[in-house]
Amino acid sequence: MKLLVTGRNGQVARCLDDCGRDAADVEIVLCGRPELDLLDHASLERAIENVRPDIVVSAAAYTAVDQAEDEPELAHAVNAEGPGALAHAAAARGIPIIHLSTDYVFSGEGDEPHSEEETPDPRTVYGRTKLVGERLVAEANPQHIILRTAWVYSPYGKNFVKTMLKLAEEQDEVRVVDDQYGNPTSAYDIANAILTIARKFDTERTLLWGTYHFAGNESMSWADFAERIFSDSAKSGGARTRVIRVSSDEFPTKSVRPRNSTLETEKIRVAFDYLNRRVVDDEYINCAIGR
Ligand SMILES: NC(=O)C1=CN([C@@H]2O[C@H](COP(=O)(O)OP(=O)(O)OC[C@H]3O[C@@H](n4cnc5c(N)ncnc54)[C@H](OP(=O)(O)O)[C@@H]3O)[C@@H](O)[C@H]2O)C=CC1
Ligand SMILES: Cc1cn([C@H]2C[C@H](O)[C@@H](COP(=O)(O)OP(=O)(O)O[C@H]3O[C@@H](C)C(=O)[C@@H](O)[C@H]3O)O2)c(=O)[nH]c1=O
Ligand SMILES: [Mg+2]
Repeated sequence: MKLLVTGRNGQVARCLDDCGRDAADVEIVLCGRPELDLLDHASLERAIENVRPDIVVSAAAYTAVDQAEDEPELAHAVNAEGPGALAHAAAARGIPIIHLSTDYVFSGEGDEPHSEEETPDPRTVYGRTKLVGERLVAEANPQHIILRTAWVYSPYGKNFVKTMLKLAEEQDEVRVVDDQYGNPTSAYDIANAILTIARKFDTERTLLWGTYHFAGNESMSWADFAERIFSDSAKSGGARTRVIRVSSDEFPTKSVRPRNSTLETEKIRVAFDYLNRRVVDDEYINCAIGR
């Protein structure tokens, strides 16, 4: 089966590409700028027409959370209008779409893990534009899976693991927020979840369409995650530094992140009999470090 994936350099896109190379039954076609630009809806049509995939994976997005506060129109065009048009182009050809979304669609209030039943209430430009994107994708294409994930890390692109390791090389200590909780998720686990969903569609020609949460199997604070990163890094002779735990108030950012970002992931386990995901083990961390 052939999957068209949007974005050429994204974390999830590149991990899917790696997984596809190892799988004889899967062909991954990454489509990115300039040929495929979410701001140019005709380019989305062309990409689908040229590739003729069995499934479209909508992984490209405007992911600079703080910067989005200053560029709400651009974030909306990339995260909402673009995926909506992509879903429409796929639907016109009877092709399903797997669209990636985020824990940041939730406000972060309350202490319970967020289930798919919960009404989202995003408080950031990034989160709001991603939520509109979910809606536009769902409205444009009945054959949709909205896959919400969180705190993605990988050997590719920008992510918290890489940021922490860079800071460890430069600083004797790093201040990290200890009051925002979520599930660090390897982009390889996401890639494998997407392939599981795609394979099920390939055999059954239908799926239980809708919204699913998929994330790493442990909830922790960013400070906890930083500690894990440094301890794994140190085990393989890499950089480590002291973590100073601070509150969100002590680490002000342009975009205020949810306090509780933990995702409940039972629905995908039941529907797809799949929940093979991990937190931050040596293998993934070392992989992200590049060792
Ligand atoms: N990163 C995270 O922690 C999380 C991500 N998600 C969601 O998962 C998905 C994948 O995230 P991730 O792999 O980390 O994303 P990345 O930030 O690693 O990559 C985003 C990709 O989007 C591409 N892109 C940006 N603007 C456009 C555009 N106008 N047209 C075409 N492509 C564009 C970028 O292209 P280029 O390489 O050319 O810049 C890049 O390849 C996204 O939908 C994201 O919202 C959900 C939860 C957490
Ligand atoms: C760099 C740094 C960040 N932080 C805090 C800021 C923030 O609250 C938290 C994470 O910061 P980051 O900027 O790395 O992560 P952020 O961009 O908020 O990550 C988010 O990206 C989008 C795309 C998503 O969809 C989310 O799931 C989530 O992964 O850590 C520190 O406390 N100390 C530091 O030195
Ligand atoms: Mg292959």
